[in-house]
Amino acid sequence: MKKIGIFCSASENIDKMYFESARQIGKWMGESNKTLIYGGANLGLMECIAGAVKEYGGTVIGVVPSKLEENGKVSKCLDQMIHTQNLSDRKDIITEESDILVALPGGVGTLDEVFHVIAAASIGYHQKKVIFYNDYGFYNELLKTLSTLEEKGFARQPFSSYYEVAETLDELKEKIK
Ligand SMILES: Nc1ncnc2c1ncn2[C@@H]1O[C@H](COP(=O)(O)O)[C@@H](O)[C@H]1O
Repeated sequence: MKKIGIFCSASENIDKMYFESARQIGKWMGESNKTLIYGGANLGLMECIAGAVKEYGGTVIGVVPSKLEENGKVSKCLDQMIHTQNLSDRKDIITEESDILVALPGGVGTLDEVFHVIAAASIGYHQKKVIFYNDYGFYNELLKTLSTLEEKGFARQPFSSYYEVAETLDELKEKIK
């Protein structure tokens, strides 16, 4: 798969180990000539992975809501910018433009994006999967909660239809290819 949608933290106040992991993923994407589709902000892990993709020869597409532009938070790493009105159409466009979606560690913005994609898949809008990159066990508790929902019958299909988990960069590479 070539076009990888990435959801990840816009925060600078997180442990540097997460930045190192984001950089490694971006380096691999650049070296393998992948295209990054993401929210286009110059913040946190978002800027880190975009910088690495660009540095190592990949393409960077930012899907940027007008509010982000007004606030001057647009990354200088973008090869292409897609303008959106708001966060909702940004999520739809990132989903449409990507072959697969990956969730790196993030906060409510990342979770909002992940659940938007999974919820849309669950009612048949698309068949794209999310991969949780479970760096340092970041998503363990969320994954446990999702398993509980499934066990109790709150999933229409097995959740494995909608998401997978990569524990390491090698596993992530294998799932994306
Ligand atoms: N204010 C924001 N700036 C950039 N990106 C944002 C913002 N709010 C949501 N996003 C999207 O969600 C995640 C980052 O949010 P976190 O709460 O830090 O996880 C990112 O994928 C953006 O596309």
